Amino acid sequence: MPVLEVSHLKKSFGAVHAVEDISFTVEAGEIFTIIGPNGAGKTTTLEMIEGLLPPDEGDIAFGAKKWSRNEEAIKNDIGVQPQSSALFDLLTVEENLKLFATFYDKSRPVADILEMINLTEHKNRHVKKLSGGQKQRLAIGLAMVNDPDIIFLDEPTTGLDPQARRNIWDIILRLKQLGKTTILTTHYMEEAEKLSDRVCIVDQGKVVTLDTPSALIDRLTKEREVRLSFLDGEQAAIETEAIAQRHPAVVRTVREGAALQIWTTQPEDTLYELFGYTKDRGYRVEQISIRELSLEDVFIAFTGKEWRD
Ligand SMILES: Nc1ncnc2c1ncn2[C@@H]1O[C@H](COP(=O)(O)OP(=O)(O)OP(=O)(O)O)[C@@H](O)[C@H]1O
Repeated sequence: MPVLEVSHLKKSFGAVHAVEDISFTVEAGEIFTIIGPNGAGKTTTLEMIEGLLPPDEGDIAFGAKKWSRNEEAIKNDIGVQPQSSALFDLLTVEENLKLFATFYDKSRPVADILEMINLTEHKNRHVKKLSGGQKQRLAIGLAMVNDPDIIFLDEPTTGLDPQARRNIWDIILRLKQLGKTTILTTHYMEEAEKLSDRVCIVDQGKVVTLDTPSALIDRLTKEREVRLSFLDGEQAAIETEAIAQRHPAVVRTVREGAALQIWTTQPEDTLYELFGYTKDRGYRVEQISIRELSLEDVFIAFTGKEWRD
């Protein structure tokens, strides 16, 4: 049984249809990521699932529990990362955690949470003295105080530098090791690709597609872009391009001077044949690269929109 089942959610704000029709299920222990362009309806969807916003239509079930009849039980099962602005600036890290723990019947030991969010050393520091990354780690810690099985993180790494983002990835992966389920939204493709078991692409209030990152990439195409450049100048590239074009797996080619780009569904096989030719002719290859498709390519293909970053 899924730990969360969302069926046909809808929410409008006046004339704005923020969420038109969103359905998905989340399995226990997975990292489930919702990505989509600005205004796609990600935050509105999360807020309805978290019980902060009533849906106009649709159902939300945590296992057998629905918000309408199990509000207290659901609140104990889930953890919601507060906005950084909800942290108490004049309290220390530890005091914030202890205060939030008083809101719940059960709690995870504060020392344990400090360790998980790597703030043990800074537990006596006031929130206003923390860096952006430390504040975000504390916000994630606050989502853990009731030791929930399901944790919601809405853009936990936005605005952080690469190292601070990686520190947050470590926490998310540790939560997974503990068997927790994480529902994440992010602006960063790389993050969705690295962390997620499944990715749900949302656009204009609807689910565009949902699958594992690798299945999404595979489903789109098996093509890879191979780049070659030659030390022996343009003639080597012209001849090699002609050979490549005869290969059945090659979809198209582009040549600029001594540099050649080849799109092929069988990169190894194509390169093997081309290297046979260049070796026979004594042409020296200066650089070779094979570019994998990324989740960003998938996003653009499915939504027709450029990624904002
Ligand atoms: N309280 C509100 N009142 C009016 N309109 C709202 C409200 N909340 C959201 N909206 C609108 O609903 C749409 C979806 O917003 P939402 O914040 O859910 O998108 P998002 O995918 O989270 O975007 P972002 O990536 O920019 O955070 C947007 O057009 C937004 O302006």
